[in-house]
Amino acid sequence: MKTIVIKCGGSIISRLSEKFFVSLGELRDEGYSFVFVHGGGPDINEMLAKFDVPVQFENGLRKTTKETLEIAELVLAGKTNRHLVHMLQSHGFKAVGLNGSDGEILKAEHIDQDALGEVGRINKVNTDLLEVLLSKEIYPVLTPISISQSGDKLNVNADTAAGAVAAALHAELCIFITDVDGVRNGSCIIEHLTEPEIRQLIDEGTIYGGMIPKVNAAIQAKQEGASRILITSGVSQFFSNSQWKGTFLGA
Ligand SMILES: Nc1ncnc2c1ncn2[C@@H]1O[C@H](COP(=O)(O)OP(=O)(O)O)[C@@H](O)[C@H]1O
Ligand SMILES: CC(=O)N[C@@H](CCC(=O)OP(=O)(O)O)C(=O)O
Repeated sequence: MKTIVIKCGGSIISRLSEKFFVSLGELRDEGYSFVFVHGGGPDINEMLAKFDVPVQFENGLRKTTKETLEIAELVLAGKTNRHLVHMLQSHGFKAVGLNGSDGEILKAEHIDQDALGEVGRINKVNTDLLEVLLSKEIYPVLTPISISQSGDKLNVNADTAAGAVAAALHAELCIFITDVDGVRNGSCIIEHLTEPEIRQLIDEGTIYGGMIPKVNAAIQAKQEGASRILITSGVSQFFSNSQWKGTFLGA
């Protein structure tokens, strides 16, 4: 099975272009299956503001109290997931939405409970359920909310979750769809990046904020089993006539 893991950033879901769905159709016709993992950072921020809960990030990761986690899950599973599944279905793709914790698909452990609260890193992806759905040409759409060994929910950055899913499935490609055309250095999009180059760009501050978990997830996915990684835009470019545009890791 040729699988592409597609991470849709919260910054982009409501703005996904028609070209994006046309490109997905072309890839499906070429024999690819898809697993989607989505974020929803802006939607979560909006809801936290409504509940007067402060928003705090550290290196692109949300500091997550139990209350923040409850609101994040409510938004991701109840709103963003529904929205993306509906958009896919409206464009003729069979899609099923799941919380990452459902069926223990995404298992995680705390990163640093004192510093970040209920934030996790994935330590296992249960691919069985994903593979059953894919074998029936149904595309799973996952939130990044994960479950710990002791049965607690954890907030996992969606880039990290997508990278872990891509590695576990040995995906041919993991695409991070975001609101920029790729990783920029000044006004230029960098077409290819290696791990040392990424480390340097983070150190010098060229890569910052939400791009940090994205490139770290990209490195990890590449190291742990995904063949190729692409960071690209869901608004303007994505893929057309077999021409990929954006920033690649790997050949
Ligand atoms: N070097 C960089 N190149 C491009 N974007 C960058 C870079 N460094 C930081 N960013 C920021 O990362 C953002 C994408 O991350 P994020 O907002 O978390 O998106 P998403 O919701 O798609 O995960 C861009 O909109 C941009 O503001
Ligand atoms: C721990 C952590 O930061 N979790 C993220 C999960 C959603 C996400 O990653 O959304 P984007 O892809 O839109 O950034 C959060 O709470 O915002």
